[in-house]
Amino acid sequence: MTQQVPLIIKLGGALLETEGALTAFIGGIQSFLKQFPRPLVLVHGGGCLVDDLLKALGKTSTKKNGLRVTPLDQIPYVVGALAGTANKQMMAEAIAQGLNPVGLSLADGGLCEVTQLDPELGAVGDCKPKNPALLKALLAQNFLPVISSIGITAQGELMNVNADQAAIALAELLDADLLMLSDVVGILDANKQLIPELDPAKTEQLVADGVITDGMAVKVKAALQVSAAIQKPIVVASWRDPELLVKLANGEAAGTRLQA
Ligand SMILES: Nc1ncnc2c1ncn2[C@@H]1O[C@H](COP(=O)(O)OP(=O)(O)O)[C@@H](O)[C@H]1O
Ligand SMILES: CC(=O)N[C@@H](CCC(=O)OP(=O)(O)O)C(=O)O
Repeated sequence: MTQQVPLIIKLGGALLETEGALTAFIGGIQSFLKQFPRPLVLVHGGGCLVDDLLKALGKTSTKKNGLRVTPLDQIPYVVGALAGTANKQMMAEAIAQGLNPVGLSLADGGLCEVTQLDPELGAVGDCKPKNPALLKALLAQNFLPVISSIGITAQGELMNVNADQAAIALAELLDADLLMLSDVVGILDANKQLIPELDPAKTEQLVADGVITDGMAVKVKAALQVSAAIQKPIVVASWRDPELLVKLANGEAAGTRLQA
């Protein structure tokens, strides 16, 4: 029997703070899986939850090239917001809609090797694929893995990994298809119009021109990196449309297709 290629969906954290969006999106997953059953993994961010928590604690937070500078005294709160609140809110909605989720981090079962990216960023991790055994076992049993972007180094240090970078490591780990969903319809040009397709040269130009910035610059770089590694196009689209998964499975165009 041939194994079906898993689908990894990366969900930006704003989904969790947008009224009704998570319920609608998990509903969309249900109808997608009914029509197109296949192994599915959710990887989620939660940057906005981190922002809210740090602000409530009276702490400031900055980003460098789209990555959050994470001082050692802030990593416990980042872990709480991402591996705790965000992960368990996703789990709760999946359970409420009858799915069978398993909440994980990048460290569980040695899924990813995480090392400190740059001492200037503090507890921010670089993430590489390591051991797919746990995910393969869960998918074979029809569980729905829901993975936060918290990692742990070989020395036992907690690390904050950008969730797009976590998603590409997991896509490489499973040789999976990857869909990156954010709060925008896809990558927009200087006139705020959707760009249907992007290659590395055009992407580099848009970043250099300041049209693709912040978190989206991190996302496109990650998407092109994994597209080159697994030789597949990566779609960047919006979680606002619960029908998106069915539309894409039916061959309809949506979002931006990045191909290395
Ligand atoms: N060219 C662009 N097209 C679309 N969004 C862009 C672009 N440049 C910057 N952005 C910003 O990137 C954001 C998405 O990145 P990010 O906030 O990191 O998403 P997520 O949390 O979903 O991973 C958008 O909300 C938008 O503000
Ligand atoms: C190092 C780094 O930047 N980590 C991110 C992790 C969460 C994330 O990526 O969330 P979104 O996908 O919702 O943006 C952060 O702390 O915001």
